[in-house]
Amino acid sequence: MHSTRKIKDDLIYVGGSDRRLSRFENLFPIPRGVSYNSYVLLDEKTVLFDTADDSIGRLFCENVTYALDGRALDYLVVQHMEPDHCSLIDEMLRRYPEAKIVCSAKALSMLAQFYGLDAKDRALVVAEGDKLSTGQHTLHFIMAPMVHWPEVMVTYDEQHKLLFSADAFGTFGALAGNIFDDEINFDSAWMNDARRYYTNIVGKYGAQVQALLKKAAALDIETICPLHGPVWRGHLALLLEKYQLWSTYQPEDKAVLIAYATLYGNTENAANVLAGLLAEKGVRSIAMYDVSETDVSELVAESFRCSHLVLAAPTYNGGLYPRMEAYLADLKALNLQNRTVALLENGTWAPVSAKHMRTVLESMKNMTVLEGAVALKSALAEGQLAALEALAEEIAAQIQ
Ligand SMILES: Cc1cc2nc3c(=O)[nH]c(=O)nc-3n(C[C@H](O)[C@H](O)[C@H](O)COP(=O)(O)O)c2cc1C
Repeated sequence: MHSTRKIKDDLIYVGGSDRRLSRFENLFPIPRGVSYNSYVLLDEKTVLFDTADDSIGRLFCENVTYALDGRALDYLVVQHMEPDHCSLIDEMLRRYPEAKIVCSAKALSMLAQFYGLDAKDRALVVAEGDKLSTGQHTLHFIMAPMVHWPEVMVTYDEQHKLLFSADAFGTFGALAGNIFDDEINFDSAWMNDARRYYTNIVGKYGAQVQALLKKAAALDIETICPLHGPVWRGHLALLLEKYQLWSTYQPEDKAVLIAYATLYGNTENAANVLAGLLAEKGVRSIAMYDVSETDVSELVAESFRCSHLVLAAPTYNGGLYPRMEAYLADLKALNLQNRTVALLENGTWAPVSAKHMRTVLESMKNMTVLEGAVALKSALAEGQLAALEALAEEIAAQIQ
């Protein structure tokens, strides 16, 4: 049975959610599931904006059939060629033989690569600034290369003042009936997933997101329809403010993230002592994670949120503890910038973990790595409390 919702009188949500998939891109845990959003516009011409993932194929097809209510499909706008939005394109082309695909030139070649579909004869290839009238509506196509992939474009509907934003402004998390941001408590229930989605999926491409935000600023936008997560119409300012911070790599909170690795608990103990000292000095926003216990996507998201990072790790086989190494590699790959970082190392015979962490951090942009590192020899010694105290003092002074 179909399950759709009206976005506007002539615009229908035809997507659906998957709560079975454990990892998005087979990488990022999604305990709250994920939605694959898709939209049907019923104008003089009918338009489907992107398809969905195979996993919701049956529901999606029923939804499109219901939304079209016996009409043919005239246009299928393909904004992003990632398979979670495209795996039902060939099904749509079979069901609606008259439908034309509207996409960028790059998307057309990806369609052939992924699905062996030669859609040249039924494609309307669009470029920056091209428009398409569907009757009452005029659609503007805006290229958004590398706002996830190179072929990405977004579509502005002039009449509804609505942006179909592809993966931009998307969020992990399944939808449960309430699909609008003003029907849910986004800040408390969804923000962490929004941040984790952005930082891990698009985090690397801050400059490209900035370019899209500049183009979007020139448009009068009242509603944003992304390909994942809630439809935005109530809290656009909140979302745009977050996107501005995330895409310029500015921290959201004056806060300390302590990420530690540990085998036997001694580095963890030092991290706990430091957290206590920070708290005594009045730092209230402290988040602490064991890098072996916390998924790296959470660590990345928290690193984008916090202004100060404390990285604490044992030496391992003459190098850095592997989970810490992987987390740091992700921060570098995702282009994190503008953070102050303190280091704490541990080692029983030849500690070198601080040196390794410093090397990675110094190869990143605009990272301030505090001088020196608290260096444990197996466990925190009484005489090292003063060094931890001084570190807590320095961080607290910067935060307050
Ligand atoms: C497989 C393995 C390799 C290690 N390699 C080194 C090393 O190269 N240099 C060193 O000083 N300590 C090395 N260590 C020791 C740990 O870094 C050290 O015991 C540290 O104190 C552990 O801190 P923790 O109590 O927080 O786990 C190694 C330990 C293990 C298990």
